[in-house]
Amino acid sequence: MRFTKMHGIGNDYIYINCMESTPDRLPELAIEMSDRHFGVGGDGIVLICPSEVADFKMRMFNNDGSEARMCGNASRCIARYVHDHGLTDRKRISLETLSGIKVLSLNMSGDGEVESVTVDMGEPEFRPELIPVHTESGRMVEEVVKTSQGEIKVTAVSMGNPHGVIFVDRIEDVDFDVLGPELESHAIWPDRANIEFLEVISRSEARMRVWERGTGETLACGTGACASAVAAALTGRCDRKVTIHLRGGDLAVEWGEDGHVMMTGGATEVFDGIYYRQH
Ligand SMILES: N[C@H](CCC[C@H](N)C(=O)O)C(=O)O
Repeated sequence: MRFTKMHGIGNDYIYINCMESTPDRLPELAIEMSDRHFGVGGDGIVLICPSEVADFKMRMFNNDGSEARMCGNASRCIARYVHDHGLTDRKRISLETLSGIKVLSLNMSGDGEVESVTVDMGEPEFRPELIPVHTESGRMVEEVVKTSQGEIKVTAVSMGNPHGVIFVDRIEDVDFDVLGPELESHAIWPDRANIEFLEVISRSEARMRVWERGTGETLACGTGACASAVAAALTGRCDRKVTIHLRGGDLAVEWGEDGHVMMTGGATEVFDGIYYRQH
């Protein structure tokens, strides 16, 4: 099975061109291929499929085999892939996802190379029943959640997938390896959640460390950066246009006056290969 290894600022997935056919048993394939010793190695797999309602369709599986409704970094990588592999000559590409159609814009350099990709991530969702999150209030903004490390204030946002944003003074002081998995599977989340710890630097800058649902720590999370930027603006900590510094690089996020969140960042193709399925 041919595959292409790509990353969006360090959030590395295995991309499979499914324009002609799609493998079976996808959760098992995601687990097997993502293994960094017995497989290719990655945070998960991403399928590039035909669509009847958009230019292409994305399906994305975390490395625990769970399928996600949206993936920001993978959306940028798909835009680069379909351009560089000649699947389209468009510079604005529509992508069908489980959380609706997203519009990807290729930002080209002078010599015709893809320099970065801007994704219109759509509007954030705060209604608890649609995130989903269990809370008595109409919105979960800095609500106290009980954990083994004491009471933590969580802001819940969906960018097509669920996120819990926690504002911290210093990321270094967070007991990340305990709080990450504990909050990912906390009882407040019917479908688990991606957990972001955000250290605000200024009104236009913040640092983020992320524990992803179904994967654990990743070097970057596109939907998480958007959820964090929205939470920071919503709570008055940042302006609506911010740079998010992640362990794998930076993302530029703008929550526009039209309500749409625009995310811009890199997308890198690392290698192509042939995978011999183990099971
Ligand atoms: N773990 C996420 C999917 C990947 C999201 C992240 N890698 C991104 O770039 O948005 C979830 O289960 O909702």
